[in-house]
Amino acid sequence: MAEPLADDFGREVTGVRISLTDRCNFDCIYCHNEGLGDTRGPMEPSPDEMSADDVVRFLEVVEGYGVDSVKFTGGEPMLRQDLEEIIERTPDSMEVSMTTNGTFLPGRAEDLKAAGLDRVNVSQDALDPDDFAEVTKSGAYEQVLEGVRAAVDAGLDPVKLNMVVFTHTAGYVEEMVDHVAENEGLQLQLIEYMPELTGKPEWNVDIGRVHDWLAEEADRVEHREMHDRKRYFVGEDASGEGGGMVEIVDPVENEEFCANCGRVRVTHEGYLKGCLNRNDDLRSMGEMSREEIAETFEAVVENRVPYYGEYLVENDEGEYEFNEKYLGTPSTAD
Ligand SMILES: Nc1nc2c(ncn2[C@@H]2O[C@H](COP(=O)(O)OP(=O)(O)OP(=O)(O)O)[C@@H](O)[C@H]2O)c(=O)[nH]1
Ligand SMILES: C[S@@+](CC[C@H](N)C(=O)[O-])C[C@H]1O[C@@H](n2cnc3c(N)ncnc32)[C@H](O)[C@@H]1O
Ligand code: SF4
Ligand code: SF4
Repeated sequence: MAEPLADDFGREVTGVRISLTDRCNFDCIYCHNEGLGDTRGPMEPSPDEMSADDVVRFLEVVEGYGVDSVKFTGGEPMLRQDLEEIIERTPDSMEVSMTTNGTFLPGRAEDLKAAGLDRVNVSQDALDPDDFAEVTKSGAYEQVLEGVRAAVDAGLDPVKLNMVVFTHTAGYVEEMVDHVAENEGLQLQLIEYMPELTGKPEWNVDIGRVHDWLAEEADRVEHREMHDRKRYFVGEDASGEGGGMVEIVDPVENEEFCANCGRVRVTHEGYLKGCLNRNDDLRSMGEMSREEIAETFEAVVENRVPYYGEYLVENDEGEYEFNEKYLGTPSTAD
């Protein structure tokens, strides 16, 4: 396996996150859409989306740069009817995961597993259909629960439930923690609400309080290398068996998180992006020949910088402001 490329901050790029589409059948009120803009709009496939051939060629090229994991996301990645084909053709050396709203998993989870999908993250923000509908603007609550079951049954485990913690959902944290502790095959990711791309800072919930509460509840705590995320193990029996794992994803104003960020993003239109929160570092891969992909990937890695602590720096008042060095960085997105 090739040595991964490292950026100027010593961060090795070992993973890629590919947005297969920016379309979605939900309209979650908090959605950052991986920095791609609004998900609303026509549901039909758009000619701007990378073809299966493009996605596979990209993965084959970055495999040669030591990338060993790929996450398929969106928009809603399961709106792509060629998803199974893409996964089937993904290089065998890569761990393959997907983040989905879960609605299309019933009836498709087994095919995805057979195609080579290793595991899945399913967004589920509440344990009540009305609150779920208020957040997602969708009535598909039962379908999502069924999707989670289908994923567990198909062996796409661990199935991580993604819950965005903000004012509308904070009341469900405890119940969701119990839910994963009691149900085998499930884990929980509590995602700090990120206002950077979506505004509404008034929806923020102090994630430090969730850490404190979990530290009290947990039998043990681990650190994950990626993003330096904390993992809390709850509800284990005396021999350390059973129970559930809860991971906190807390990127907001978190320099440690950014210092341990080793993933490059790919937009549905075939642009590379060094950071979720930036839209001024997009680079087109053009016609997506192997040479163009390789050159663009090398350039993106070379230019990526931690968002908090470098692209944004703390001023004397303790507030983050743009580092002048990066203002006016030319984008090749046009
Ligand atoms: N700012 C920032 N947020 C991230 C990053 N990675 C994940 N997140 C947040 O966490 C959400 C859920 O991430 P997922 O797509 O489920 O994947 P993941 O948790 O990063 O990856 P796995 O745990 O390996 O499955 C993202 O949509 C973001 O809101 C990151 O690198 N930077
Ligand atoms: C953009 S969605 C794409 C994949 C799929 N449609 C889904 O919802 O799982 C990926 C993840 O981003 C999370 N997310 C979206 N907007 C967010 C925000 N403003 N803050 C934190 N997480 C957010 C969602 O909850 C979801 O788990
Ligand atoms: S399901 Fe995912 S992509 Fe769709 S609106 Fe919700 S968070 Fe955004
Ligand atoms: S550098 Fe960007 S993508 Fe990476 S963790 Fe920080 S905000 Fe997220």
